[in-house]
Amino acid sequence: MGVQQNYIGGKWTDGATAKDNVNPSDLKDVIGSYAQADATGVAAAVDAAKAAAHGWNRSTPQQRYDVLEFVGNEIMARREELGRLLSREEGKTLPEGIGEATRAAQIFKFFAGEALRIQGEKLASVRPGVEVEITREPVGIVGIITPWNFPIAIPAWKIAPALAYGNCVVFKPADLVPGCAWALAEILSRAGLPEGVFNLVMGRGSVVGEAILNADALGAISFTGSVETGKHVAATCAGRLAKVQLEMGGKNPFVVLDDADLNVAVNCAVNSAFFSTGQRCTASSRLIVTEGIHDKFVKAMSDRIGTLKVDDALAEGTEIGPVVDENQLKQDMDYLEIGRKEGAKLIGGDRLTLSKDGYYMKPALFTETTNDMRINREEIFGPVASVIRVKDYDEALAVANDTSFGLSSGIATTSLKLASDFKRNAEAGMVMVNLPTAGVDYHVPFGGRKGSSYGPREQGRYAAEFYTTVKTAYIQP
Ligand SMILES: NC(=O)C1=CN([C@@H]2O[C@H](COP(=O)(O)OP(=O)(O)OC[C@H]3O[C@@H](n4cnc5c(N)ncnc54)[C@H](OP(=O)(O)O)[C@@H]3O)[C@@H](O)[C@H]2O)C=CC1
Ligand SMILES: O=C(O)CCC(=O)C(=O)O
Repeated sequence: MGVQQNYIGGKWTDGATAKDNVNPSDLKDVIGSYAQADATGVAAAVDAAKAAAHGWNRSTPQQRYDVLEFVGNEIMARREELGRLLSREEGKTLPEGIGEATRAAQIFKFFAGEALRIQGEKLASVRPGVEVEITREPVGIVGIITPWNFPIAIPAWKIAPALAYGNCVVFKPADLVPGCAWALAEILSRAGLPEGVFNLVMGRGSVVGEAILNADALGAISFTGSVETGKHVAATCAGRLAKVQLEMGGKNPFVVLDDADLNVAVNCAVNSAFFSTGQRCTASSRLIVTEGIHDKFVKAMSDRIGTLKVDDALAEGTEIGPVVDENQLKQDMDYLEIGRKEGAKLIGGDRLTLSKDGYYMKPALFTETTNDMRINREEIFGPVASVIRVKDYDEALAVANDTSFGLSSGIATTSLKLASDFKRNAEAGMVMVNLPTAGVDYHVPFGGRKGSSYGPREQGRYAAEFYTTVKTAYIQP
């Protein structure tokens, strides 16, 4: 297999250089070599999108439906193959990889339907005889910058609405996971889009990402990733008055009350904290537990950690795959050290040496922690969670909200009254009752508050807010 190229203006195009994509479960396994664009490649993609924008802005709902339905159907038919590629390059387990590919297919099919349902409003004017019409038009050309932890679902939930609402796209995937992005681009290249409507430019954030942020023709930028980069994206976009949508980190609380069903609480906590190797912005990293159930919960969590199977993402029975790369593994290990120095007790967290050389670690649970510790304030983004002991529900809610983030918030309880109170008062974009904080539906809004999100919501029909601009027309017939 040669170098997998970028897709610019309807043509497969060499990058300035190329880079190998390595399997984090097995460092000897090179998945492929992928083009790395430079600023010239981004400029070519922007020019191609500019040339295509007028035509695609005026495409019919049927044309958009046909493209998105084609992509959704093909991903669905190939979900096992694409899920395998995803798990091989990112490290989540094969069932998780196939699940994510399926979700990407469902997202494309959902937005195929949305293309047929773009709405406007017609109102009577306050002036006699005048009519007022409110319509939604495409923003124009959208720059899409995605992270490595959801290599096909996050690109899907940005690219599908962008196209459904009539925009052209310049897409930069995370440098660690070009395989799924390339496979998605290859499907899009056969979906019936006019050339230049969709463009793939793989390469580094510092080069390709920067060029996208600074391209005046891109009227909107949708970004998911770290808070630090997100702030830089927002500041750069503000400088040239481009629309911006950011999804960033979380320090999501999962509250366990005395009246909770212990099995439900432990299953939710293990899923949210450790599945997908904890590399989800919706992961529960703070387990806030009331006194009466604290010791039973810690014992049950500790027992479960002991049985979780950490192994090659593609091996049957693996429950936790590797960490995505060496930098992320170092970050996880550094935080384990920080937690120990802060006085927390650690269960698990060992670096594992398995038969294949990969970035493996045992899930880690800190106990005897307080909410002011760095491990409870900063996003770690690995299979690491802390237990924070609290006296009662009121303290649990206060601790849950005492964070600079506000993405997802969960509670395990059998009390309808307390569940309802938590649903109302949790300072988060998403609230889960007796469910994990991670793992969301594909047809409803996704996003948070405070330092987690900025700009209009993603997903569901709320995505129209970001990918369209409103026009008010006054008509005197
Ligand atoms: N909320 C979430 O879902 C995610 C959060 N994170 C958090 O971020 C930490 C670091 O992960 P990392 O992958 O480095 O996250 P980044 O925020 O750096 O990366 C996210 C995306 O932004 C790109 N990017 C990086 N720098 C720039 C720039 N200057 N201009 C434009 N685009 C840029 C990246 O490119 P490139 O791939 O080349 O770096 C990638 O495509 C993690 O440990 C975790 O805490 C990470 C991933 C997802
Ligand atoms: O939990 C989910 O389903 C989505 C998580 C996510 O989007 C993320 O981690 O970036």
